Amino acid sequence: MSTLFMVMEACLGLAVLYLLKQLVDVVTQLLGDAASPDSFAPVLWYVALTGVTTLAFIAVRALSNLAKEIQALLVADHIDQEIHARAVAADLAFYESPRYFDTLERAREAGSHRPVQVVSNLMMLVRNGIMLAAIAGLIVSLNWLLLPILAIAIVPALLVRLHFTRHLYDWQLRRTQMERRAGYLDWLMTSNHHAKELRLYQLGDHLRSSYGRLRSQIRRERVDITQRRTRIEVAVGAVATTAFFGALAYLAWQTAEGYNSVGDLVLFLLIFQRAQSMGQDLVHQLSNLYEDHLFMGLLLEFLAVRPVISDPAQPVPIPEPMREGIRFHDVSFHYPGCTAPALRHIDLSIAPGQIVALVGTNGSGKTSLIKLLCRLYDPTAGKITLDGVDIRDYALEDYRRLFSVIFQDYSHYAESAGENIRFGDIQAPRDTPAVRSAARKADADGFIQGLSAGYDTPLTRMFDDGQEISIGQWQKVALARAFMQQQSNVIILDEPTSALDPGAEFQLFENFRERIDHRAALIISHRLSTVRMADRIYVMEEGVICESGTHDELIRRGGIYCRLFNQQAHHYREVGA
Ligand SMILES: Nc1ncnc2c1ncn2[C@@H]1O[C@H](COP(=O)(O)OP(=O)(O)OP(=O)(O)O)[C@@H](O)[C@H]1O
Repeated sequence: MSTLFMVMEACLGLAVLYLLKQLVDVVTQLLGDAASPDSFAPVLWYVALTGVTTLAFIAVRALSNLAKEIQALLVADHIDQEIHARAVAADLAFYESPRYFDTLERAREAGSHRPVQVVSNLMMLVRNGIMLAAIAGLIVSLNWLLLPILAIAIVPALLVRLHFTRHLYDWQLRRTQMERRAGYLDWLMTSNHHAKELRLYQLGDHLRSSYGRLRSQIRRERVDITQRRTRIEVAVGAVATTAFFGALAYLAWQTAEGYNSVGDLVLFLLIFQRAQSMGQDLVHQLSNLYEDHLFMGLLLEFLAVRPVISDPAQPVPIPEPMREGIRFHDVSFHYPGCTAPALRHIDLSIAPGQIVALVGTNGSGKTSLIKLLCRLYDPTAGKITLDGVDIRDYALEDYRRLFSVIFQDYSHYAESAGENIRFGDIQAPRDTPAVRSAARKADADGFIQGLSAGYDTPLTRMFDDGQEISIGQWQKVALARAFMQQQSNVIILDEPTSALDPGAEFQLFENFRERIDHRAALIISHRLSTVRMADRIYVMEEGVICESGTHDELIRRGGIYCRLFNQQAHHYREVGA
C-alpha cells in the first residue's frame, strides 16, 4: 500500500513540474501574440490543472507518510518481541560474558530504532530514486550534456558519506566498552541503589570527574571524525555548485541563442535544484541505510544466538514423583572463559524428602553447584542424574519445574506483594489462596497484611501508592515465592536467612519439614546452627567436597565442620557469658 502511495507521490510531483513548464511556455507564447479572451483560456486551464495536481500531490504525500509511520511502528514492535524472546531464552552464561553482553547491548540499541529507520529510509530512498530517475530523464530531454553535471553534483558526496559512515561505525564498535563504562558511572550517580554510599563516602566528585573524562575523550574522537568529514564535504559541495552554475550559464546562452525555450530554462532551474536537494537526500538516506545495514548486522548476530542448554531431540518424561532422587557423579565444572575450575569431582545425592545442607568458605563453589543442579549450566565433566537418567535427557522446562529456588541475589520485582509471591508459580490465578498460604509459611503474612493495601501494595516507591519494605522483609517475600510452587520436588535455599533476625530464623527452621510439605531441600548457609537439622551436610572447600555426613558424624570426626561449628558456638557462648 505504502509503495503505491510512494509511486503516486513521485508521479504527481513530476506532473506538477511538467505542468509548470507548460504553463511558462504558454505564457511566453502569449507575450508574443495579441491578447484575446480565447488565447488566455489555456493559461487558466494550466493554472487550474497545476493547482489540482498540487493538491493531489499534498494529499498523497500525507497518506504516504502515515502508511510509512504505521509500518515502521509495526516493524519496531516485532523486532522488540524477537529480542525479548531471544533474551529470555539465552543461556545464563550469555549474561556473564562481556562479549555476549556487547552483542545484546548493541542489538538492543539497533533494535529500538534501527528497523523503524530502515523502513522509512528504504521507502524514501525508493521514492527519491524514482523521482531522481524521472528528473534525470527530463534533464536528458533538455540536453544530455547536463547529465554528467548532475552526476558530479551527487556521486562524490555519496562516496564521502559512505566512507565516513563506515569509519564512524568502526569507531562506535571500538568505543562500546567505553560507552558502557560511562553509562555505568551515570547509573551509579543517578540510581537510588548507591545514593547512601555515594553520600557517606563522598564519591560524587570522583565519579563525576571520571565520567567527565570519559565523555570528553569520546566527544573529542567523535568531533575529530565529524570535522574531517565536514572539510571534505565542503570541498565536494564547491565542485558541485561550480558545475551547476557552469551548466546554468551554458543553458542561458542556449536560450538566448534560441535553441531552448524560456520554459526549458525555468524547468532546468526548477528540476536541477530539486534534483540536487533530492540527490542530497538520497546521499543521506543511502548512508543512513548503510549504517542501518551495519547495525542491523549486530541485531541479526544476536537473533542468531541459540541457547547451548536446550531440550534433547527425544526428551524422557519426568518421573512423577521422583523415586531415587538426584545424584552428582564425579562432576567438574569451570565457567565459560575461565580456566580455574569452580567445582571438582563432586559426588552428592539428594533423595526424596531429604534435607541436604551445603556449607563452606566464600567462593568454595556452593552457588555454582546449585546452578548446575538447576541446569543453568551443564557440567564440564561427569554427569547429574535424576532417577538414574542424565538430566540432559529431560525437557529443560519440565526439569526446571522440579525446583523452587531462592538465590542469594533474589529479585525484587516492582510489583505488588501478592505478585512478588505469585511469580513463584506464574500459572496460578491472580487471586489464588496459595499466595497467602506461601506467605504464612515464610512468616511474611503478618507484615504484608499491615501494608497500606495488603497484598495489593506495590513493593516499590517508583509508584505513588507503593511502599518500600526492609531487607529482611524482602527476604521473607522471596522465601514465600519459593514456597509458592506446590508441584516442585526440591526446595533450594541459598542463604535464605542471612537478613532474618534470629527469632525469625529460629521459627523458620523449627518446623521446616512441615513448611516444605516434606519435600527434599538443599540449603546453603553460613550459620551452622541452621543446618544441623539436615539429614546430610556437605562441606566444600575450593570446589571440592571435603567432608560429608550428619551433624553428629561430622562433629565426631573433628574436621573442618567441627572446627567451624565450635568457633561459632564459642562466639555465642562468649557473648552469652
Ligand atoms: N559467573 C561466574 N563466572 C566466572 N566465575 C565465577 C562465576 N560465579 C562464580 N565464579 C567463581 O566460581 C567460584 C565459586 O563461586 P560460588 O559463587 O559458587 O561460591 P560460593 O561458595 O557460593 O561463595 P559464597 O559463600 O561467597 O556465596 C569462585 O571462585 C568464583 O570466583
